[in-house]
Amino acid sequence: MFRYFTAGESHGPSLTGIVEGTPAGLELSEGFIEQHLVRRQKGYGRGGRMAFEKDKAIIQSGVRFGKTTGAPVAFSMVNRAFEKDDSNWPKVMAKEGERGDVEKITLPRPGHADLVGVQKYDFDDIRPVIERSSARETAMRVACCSVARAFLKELGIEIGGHVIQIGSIGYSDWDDVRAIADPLAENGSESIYKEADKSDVRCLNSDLSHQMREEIKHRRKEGTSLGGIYEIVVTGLPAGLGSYVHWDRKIDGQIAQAIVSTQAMKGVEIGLGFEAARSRGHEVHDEIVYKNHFSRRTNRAGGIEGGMTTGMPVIIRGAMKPIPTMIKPLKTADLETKKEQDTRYERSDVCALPRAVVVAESVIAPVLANAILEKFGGDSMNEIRTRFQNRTS
Ligand SMILES: Cc1cc2nc3c(=O)[nH]c(=O)nc-3n(C[C@H](O)[C@H](O)[C@H](O)COP(=O)(O)O)c2cc1C
Ligand SMILES: C=C(O[C@@H]1CC(C(=O)O)=C[C@@H](OP(=O)(O)O)[C@H]1O)C(=O)O
Repeated sequence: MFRYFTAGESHGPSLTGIVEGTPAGLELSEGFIEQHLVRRQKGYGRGGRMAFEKDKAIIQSGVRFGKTTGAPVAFSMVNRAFEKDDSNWPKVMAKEGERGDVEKITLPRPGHADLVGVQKYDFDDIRPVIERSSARETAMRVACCSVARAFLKELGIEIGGHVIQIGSIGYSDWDDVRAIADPLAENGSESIYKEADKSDVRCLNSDLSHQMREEIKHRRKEGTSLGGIYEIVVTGLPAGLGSYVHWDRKIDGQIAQAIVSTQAMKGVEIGLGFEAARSRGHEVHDEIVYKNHFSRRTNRAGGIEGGMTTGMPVIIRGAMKPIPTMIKPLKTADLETKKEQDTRYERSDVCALPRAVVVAESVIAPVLANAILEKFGGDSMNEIRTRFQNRTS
């Protein structure tokens, strides 16, 4: 089973990751991981930090001659922010010594982890909360999850994603989404979800529309921030991953946990999702057909029924709230003086949807990889590949 841990502060010297449970014989290169790290750094709406970080995960263990050995894979990744020539971070983040003149942060930002973080850990300074709650951690999460992603790829399972809404700009009504989730819909806009056409999944990684960019530009000028919705599609999955027999084995539950454990994610939908709740049964349930094998006429369930994959593409949507750090202040109360004050701003993403897509694609990879390992088992890729290829469903 893939398990992973991340450590490191946003403005500390580096991030660390350990992935345990990787089968032996999986091809893994720093280059493969870097592709996803580079994608995570891009996207309209990003803040100043992403322009100078050059994320690269260095493999420290568990890989020999380009293949995993079955031992834990360890990664390190530097924070360029710490190293910059004019950086004050070595002093601010010092592991030892006196605080000296290092300023405390005492203005909690509404919407971030700041206030509850200091209350929970009994700090008089928000700095340690900022450092670890920051989505900087998702850089290492993407690196760790890329190991599971490489595993899935080797079995022909592809994950792709795209932004479908920025603030209120996107699909104007949910009928569009229903059409897209339905591979046999009559309006012809649904072909990107046809199973087994891998090039279609790649085309999901399109950039934001012109209107979405304009919206971000406009809201940036206003000094506010934006959230939105993205959609992730997984193709090539066999039927029967996960199980209906026990709550913690249901794969939809595990996927939801992976998504909502990511910073700023406030909702998950599978298939029609919330729209299913507003529709009649005949508009929701996928009719079953038999043509050489059992399948469904439509995929409104988003590839999951009864906590198990159906063998159709898995379709997941995630809702991200607007970024909490904003140029135009909100009211807050100072931790020391208890007086009302405006929040302070230094630097921030305005909208991180394009970057969040890559994080979401990544965090679901270990969930799916583990479901495959549970069903087909094995210690080496040869063993797993043979069992996977000889499957009956
Ligand atoms: C890719 C990504 C980038 C983010 N960038 C920022 C940012 O620049 N500034 C900020 O205040 N929050 C940012 N966030 C959101 C905060 O990390 C998040 O709101 C905070 O940790 C509180 O957690 P919660 O929103 O899940 O309650 C980002 C989140 C993600 C996924
Ligand atoms: C560093 C990353 O994202 C950071 C996430 C983040 C937050 O509060 O979540 C705040 C910002 O950090 P800073 O204040 O140093 O600019 C983002 O840049 C990253 O994604 O690699």
